[in-house]
Amino acid sequence: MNQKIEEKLKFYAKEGRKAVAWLIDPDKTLDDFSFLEQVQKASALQLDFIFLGGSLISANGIDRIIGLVKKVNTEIPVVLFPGSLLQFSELADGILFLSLISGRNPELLIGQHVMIAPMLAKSNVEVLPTGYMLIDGGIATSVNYISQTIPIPNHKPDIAVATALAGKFLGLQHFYLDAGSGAKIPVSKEIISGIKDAVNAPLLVGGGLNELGKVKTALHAGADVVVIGNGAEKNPSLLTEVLEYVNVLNLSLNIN
Ligand SMILES: CC(C)=CCC/C(C)=C/CC/C(C)=C/CC/C(C)=C/COP(=O)(O)OP(=O)(O)O
Ligand SMILES: O=P(O)(O)OC[C@@H](O)CO
Ligand SMILES: [Mg+2]
Repeated sequence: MNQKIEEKLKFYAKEGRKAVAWLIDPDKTLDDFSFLEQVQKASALQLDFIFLGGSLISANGIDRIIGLVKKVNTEIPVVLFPGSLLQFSELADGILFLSLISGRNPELLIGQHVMIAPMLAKSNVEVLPTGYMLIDGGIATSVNYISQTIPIPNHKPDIAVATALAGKFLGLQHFYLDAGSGAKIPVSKEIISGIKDAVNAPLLVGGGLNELGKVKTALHAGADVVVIGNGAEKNPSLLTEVLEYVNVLNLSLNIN
């Protein structure tokens, strides 16, 4: 089984190297030329991952976007971050096989997974078993509504840690803490550090990271990968700023 992305994530978590994922919403890309320019710029600044997905996408343009990315860069892994099993593509390098462990919606805990497992078994797409935890970001988000689940309160690290530990004991290998796209308040540093200490596994953090200061807080609290979506859509220079900051940080740790 293909394990390149998992190895990379485990190496980052072990060495303390920080990584950046750019979340692209397939419904919201620019014209092809500007998009490719953005990809090239980000890859020159050592972008680590491209994530692709959304809570709800109106046209499945995923294959097309992966094709475009691969035309200019075959190094950056393209990882599916699916809102549902409809968002699958054989062309992706990996898939976050998300189980929404903060919620109690069986379809998103195990249901959709059963439906797509045979197809994944036949593909070359690397499967990344991921405990997906929705944390209250101070505003109702698309993921809240679409998943029909209640997020974990952002000021209750004990509940978040217990949830992540349960995921770890079930064998999940990665954890994604999400305040939801466009969150007003990102995942608290207490939740990030509490979970990092408890599970000792690669930690992805996203939702509302729309300023460098918020990204720094998440990284210093223990995030291994920060995910930037809306922030980059609204202000493309944010991605550049974050990548430059992370490069310097990794250099200072001598682990670039
Ligand atoms: C295992 C497979 C293949 C499917 C199930 C996947 C699960 C459990 C999904 C959890 C619930 C869910 C709807 C997640 C969506 C996460 C996501 C890609 C969010 C991106 O942001 P949007 O919520 O689309 O933000 P905007 O509203 O800003 O576009
Ligand atoms: O769009 P933003 O707020 O950056 O959030 C990214 C991602 O974590 C949402 O699921
Ligand atoms: Mg979206």
